[in-house]
Amino acid sequence: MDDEERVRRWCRRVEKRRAEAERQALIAGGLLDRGVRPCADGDDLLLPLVERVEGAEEAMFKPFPHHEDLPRHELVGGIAIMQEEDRAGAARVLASRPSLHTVLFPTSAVEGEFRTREFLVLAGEETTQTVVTEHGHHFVVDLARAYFSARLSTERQRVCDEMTEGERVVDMFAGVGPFALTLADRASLVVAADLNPAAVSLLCENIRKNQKTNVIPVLADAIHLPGVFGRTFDRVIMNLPMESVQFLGAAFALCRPGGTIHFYALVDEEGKYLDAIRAFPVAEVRERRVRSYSPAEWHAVYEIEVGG
Ligand SMILES: C[S@@+](CC[C@H](N)C(=O)[O-])C[C@H]1O[C@@H](n2cnc3c(N)ncnc32)[C@H](O)[C@@H]1O
Repeated sequence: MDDEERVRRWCRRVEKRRAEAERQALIAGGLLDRGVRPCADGDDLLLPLVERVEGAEEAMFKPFPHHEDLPRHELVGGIAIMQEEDRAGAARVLASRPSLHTVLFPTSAVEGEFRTREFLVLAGEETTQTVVTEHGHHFVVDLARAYFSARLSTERQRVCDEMTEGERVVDMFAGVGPFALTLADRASLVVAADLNPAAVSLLCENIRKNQKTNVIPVLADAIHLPGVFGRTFDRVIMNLPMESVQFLGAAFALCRPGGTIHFYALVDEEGKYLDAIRAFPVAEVRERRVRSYSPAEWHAVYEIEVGG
């Protein structure tokens, strides 16, 4: 195959000895572009991505011939989510990987307080439930009943890596628990709250599945958490990107001075929430792009060190 047949992709550069673990993590996160072949560059392997992520670089890749003509889809565990209602394409997607059991098409946007969406089954088993493996954790998810996105898997691991052993963490909008269970690897205690009973039920299942004894599931509106737990946490996770700003007061009422709040938000300009954040006692705040959302918007995280 000559150079003209190669395609340009964003990719992640990893040392060859770490490549398989990283490849698995990218698959679990739905980020690996499986339509093209990873390629070697000296001691490194370049892993092709379905989208640009922090630290990614561009390179040219050879397409896998048999995946070339598959319709676009995103993988979440054993489920493929297609962007078009194409039953013939769905059958080919299903046949392309033995790990897939279902192909879905979303019939609504992500909506409502619970951030869920409706799906049509295009091929395979009539289910919206699957198991996602991410950095050694296993999450039972039900895409129609509770929010889950694999796209923050690298971010979850990054936050875990920056923690010190024994921290007390609260995840105010925990969903089925991907942040809570990842951070439980280093925390002494994680309080994981969600308003959606189906999410908390799956969270309980995931706590058992991952054999965690330091995660407390709470079915509650996060606004009430300070009244129960007080200002006792070293780290607060706020992943409700459209509305987190309304809960900043509650987050500051949960985080001890010197602790860190991770405030995720959907933004269309840098610095969008800095004024809202600085209305509270802040020692330092850093803003970072996590991933792109649309051509003009991205998920940002504000990492806030709480002042006295
Ligand atoms: C964007 S999802 C994030 C879930 C999870 N942190 C993750 O990364 O997959 C937001 C979650 O917040 C929950 N939620 C919405 N409003 C809430 C509130 N007032 N208090 C607690 N949870 C809430 C929703 O049910 C949903 O599961």
